Amino acid sequence: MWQVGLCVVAVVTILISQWLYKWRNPKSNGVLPPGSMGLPFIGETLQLLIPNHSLDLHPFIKKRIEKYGRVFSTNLVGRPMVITADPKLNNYLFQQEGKEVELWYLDTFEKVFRLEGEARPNAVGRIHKYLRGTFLTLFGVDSLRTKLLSEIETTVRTNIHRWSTQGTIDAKKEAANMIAVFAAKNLFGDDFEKSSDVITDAIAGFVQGLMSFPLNIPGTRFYKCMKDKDKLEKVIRAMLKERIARPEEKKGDFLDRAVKDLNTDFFLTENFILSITVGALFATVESISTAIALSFKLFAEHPWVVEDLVAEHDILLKNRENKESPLTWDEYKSMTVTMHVINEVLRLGNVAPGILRKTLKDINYNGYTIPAGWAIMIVSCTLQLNPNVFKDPLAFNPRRWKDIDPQTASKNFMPFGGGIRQCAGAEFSKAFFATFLHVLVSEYKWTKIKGGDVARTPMLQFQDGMYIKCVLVNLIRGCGNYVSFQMPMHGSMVLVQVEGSDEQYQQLLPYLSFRNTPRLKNFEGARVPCLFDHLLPEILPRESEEHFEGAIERFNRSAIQWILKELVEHLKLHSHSLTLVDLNGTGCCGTIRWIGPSSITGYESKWQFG
Ligand code: HEM
Repeated sequence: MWQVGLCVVAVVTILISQWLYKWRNPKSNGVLPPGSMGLPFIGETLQLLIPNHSLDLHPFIKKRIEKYGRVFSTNLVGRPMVITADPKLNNYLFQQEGKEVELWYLDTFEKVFRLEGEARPNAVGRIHKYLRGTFLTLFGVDSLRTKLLSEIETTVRTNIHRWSTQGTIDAKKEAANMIAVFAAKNLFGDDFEKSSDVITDAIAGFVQGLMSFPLNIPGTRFYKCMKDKDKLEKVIRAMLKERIARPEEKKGDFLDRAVKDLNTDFFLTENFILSITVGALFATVESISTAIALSFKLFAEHPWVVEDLVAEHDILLKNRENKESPLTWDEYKSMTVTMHVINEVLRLGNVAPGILRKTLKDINYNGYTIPAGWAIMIVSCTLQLNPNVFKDPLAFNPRRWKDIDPQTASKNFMPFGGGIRQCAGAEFSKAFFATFLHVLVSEYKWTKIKGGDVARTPMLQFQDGMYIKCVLVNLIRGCGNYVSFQMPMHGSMVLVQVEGSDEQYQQLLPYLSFRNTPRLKNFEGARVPCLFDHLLPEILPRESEEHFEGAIERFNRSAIQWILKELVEHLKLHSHSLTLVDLNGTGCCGTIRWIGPSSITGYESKWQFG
């Protein structure tokens, strides 16, 4: 009996060894690029999922490039794959869409987005052309110029203003909400304010779940991802049903078009429309919100970049004939510094860390063969971090773009991919980002409160969020009677609420806005724009550096007296209360409430620290 047992063990051992050999040495009609297939089933996935807390190339890729060269083999989430950081091969692959390669986004992704069946969006041809055309009509240059740019501006202004009234906010989450509502409106309806949390939470769940094994068992990341997707689909399916029932109610969004073409010779089915809509929402929300959150982190570390931006947007507004007119296409196109900032954020952010394809046939390159049916990950960000083109590549330096000519840029900077699948939302993303920066720097000040530590897994994420406080510095277009400034001694953010008529408030603006105020440079190590610069000479000569701390309260009192003086004497504002709220809790300023007398007699009026 024991002989039979021994034979079974021997056969099983031989089969396992053969299987292991095959796993490690996959079949190929030529020489495979060098590399390792890793462990059975999981390949080298775990190494790629280890968070990288820097903006540099993920060590998984960096180490293998050093070891094997720019083209290497691996196995990720159970798929044999070639990763290429070779610019020549990358460009070649971009041109081979539908011929030697086709779109592939992980087996997980395919299950989540149902990229299978009769109308696979990964195939190029009629359906791809149709979808691309539809996206470009909705989000492309013409739409931006005629309609979207001003809608973006309104959305951005409303959202940042809301942030400014909420104290500390997570910029990543709030930016995602803002974009989700905007994208949802253009994709499938206009009443998504209330469901924006469902959408953004579901999208955050996707991101966590996409790089996981497609095991639909409770407790797995993939399971949660599918549940999140179901939630989202439920919301959109309801919209779609409504639209199918009442096709005459046109909203000018993606669903309008899709319903028109439903079940026609475009083969659009309800499920296909759902998958595309969810996919588009994901593409829009995750990418732009990550870039915006990253910009807050980089701005906090490089305040001079914000000064460059402020200078550009000051000139833009100064040159505007009608101060109340919305941002125009020409103004957007004139934003050189802003575009440099956006390029630099995208260069370092590397929001789409790898572009995935599947080979349709064997591809021979440089003596190696990439077998048919293999996955390929095109990593173009190595170009974006190439020190020969981008000196000191990990430094955030938007000014470097002044010296980079368009030809060098097009060859070495591909955040939106290349070839016929190049991002259909590229211009929209840049316009959204630029408009966001325009409103932000010309009307608000912000401070980083906490978070901002990046983790690539390999998608760029902010593990502890990116928390900021945002305050309005200019009242523009009736956002409310608030104005904010930073107390110069300690950087405390202060919000001033002025009660009075709009007319009176308009009078105040030139006095209470940063824009018209000289800036205080490098004070206490920080560049704090200061409303009260002219008070400094009064205070500083009397206080030595060492006794500076003690001067703070006196300084604040003087500052407040100055405001009161301006309000009451100079602007002839009487009997208005003024509330100064310490927004970032440094406690130095507290809350001051002052009820002005009908005419001021010195500065011993009733005011107190709350
Ligand atoms: C910072 C923002 C964004 C980045 C970095 C980005 C990046 C990319 C990349 C690298 C691709 C190529 C994918 C491939 O070849 O497989 C792509 C494709 C695409 N993107 Fe974006 N994207 C962004 C924003 C958007 C937005 C806002 C939209 C929608 C309005 C969008 C819609 C699309 C679509 C529809 C495609 C597929 C194009 C095709 O297959 O022809 N993207 N994107």
